[in-house]
Amino acid sequence: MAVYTDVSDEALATFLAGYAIGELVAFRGIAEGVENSNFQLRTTQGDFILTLYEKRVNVRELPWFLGLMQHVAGQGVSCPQPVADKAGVLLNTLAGRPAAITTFLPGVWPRRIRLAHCRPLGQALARLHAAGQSYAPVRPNSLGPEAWPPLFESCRAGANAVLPGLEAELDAALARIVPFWPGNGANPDLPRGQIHADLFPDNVFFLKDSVSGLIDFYFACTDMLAYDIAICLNAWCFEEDGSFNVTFARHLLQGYEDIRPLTQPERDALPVLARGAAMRFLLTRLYDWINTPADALVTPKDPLDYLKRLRFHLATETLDGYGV
Ligand SMILES: Nc1ncnc2c1ncn2[C@@H]1O[C@H](COP(=O)(O)OP(=O)(O)O)[C@@H](O)[C@H]1O
Ligand SMILES: N[C@@H](CCOP(=O)(O)O)C(=O)O
Repeated sequence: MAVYTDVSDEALATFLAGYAIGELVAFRGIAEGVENSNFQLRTTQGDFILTLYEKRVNVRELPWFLGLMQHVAGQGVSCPQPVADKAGVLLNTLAGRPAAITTFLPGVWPRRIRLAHCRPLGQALARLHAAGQSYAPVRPNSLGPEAWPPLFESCRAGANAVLPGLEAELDAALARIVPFWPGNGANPDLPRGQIHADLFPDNVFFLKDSVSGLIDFYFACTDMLAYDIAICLNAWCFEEDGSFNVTFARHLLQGYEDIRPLTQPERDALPVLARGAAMRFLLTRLYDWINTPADALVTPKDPLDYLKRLRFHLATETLDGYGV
């Protein structure tokens, strides 16, 4: 359950007095999510989301995230909109945490991914990339390839207890990914822009089979656009048994290319980008798996789901394997 910080009735009332969003009607913690504490807020003016930003979000970067959400919404992307208080301020403090109110998005995220989701997902991702092109502020990816070795070092000692041999397997995998990363050494860089960087199914809302909105921009950053596709290939195109669904991948890529055709260097880089994306989520999950106390309210996600994906990508050398 992702409510790390309790909010008392008194603190909430004082906080909401600063906003012109009507009278409070209902307030409840949202069980879903991993990173931040989220609450659904109903007032006489409608539904809102209250977010208290927790450990992985750097408060100095919040204006960048909120600014990106405002910017892409202005370009037609459906995403939560930060709501300003009576003084015009987007970010305040509640229960000792940085806090913001955003608009509530209709729709539900798909608990079971179907083929019909994949092309609209690809289109929504490409539209987000197009909308982000005119957002000038830069946020480097703090979970990019230079962050992986130190992140691994911070959990190396616990790796073999999660799976015997995992430590050596990850060392070998990093050596097969980082030197081949686009932009490293002589490898050509790829088109860059603002990417979501966590566009998992729980961050994409659908109404019927149409995307109704994208949420959770707090890993967004300025990076290679094709890396966002690689993240989606990992998050959307694997079956529960760990097998890769190449038809899902083909539809996702077709959807993306309906809006923005990939360059040949981007296509060629998909295998290494997919390996890197699997590594990134494997490492943050491994860190959380090892460091989350047994009595914590949140259930850490299984890092080994991403080891299966990583193994698939390391064994897949050709674009055929990705439906390209
Ligand atoms: N703007 C929104 N509109 C509607 N529901 C939302 C909105 N933002 C968050 N939620 C709900 O809160 C849940 C957790 O949000 P999320 O941003 O993914 O949290 P976290 O950053 O902690 O992972 C979502 O799955 C959704 O149910
Ligand atoms: N998508 C990440 C975890 C981040 O959770 P989110 O609820 O913020 O999407 C993962 O699956 O490891």
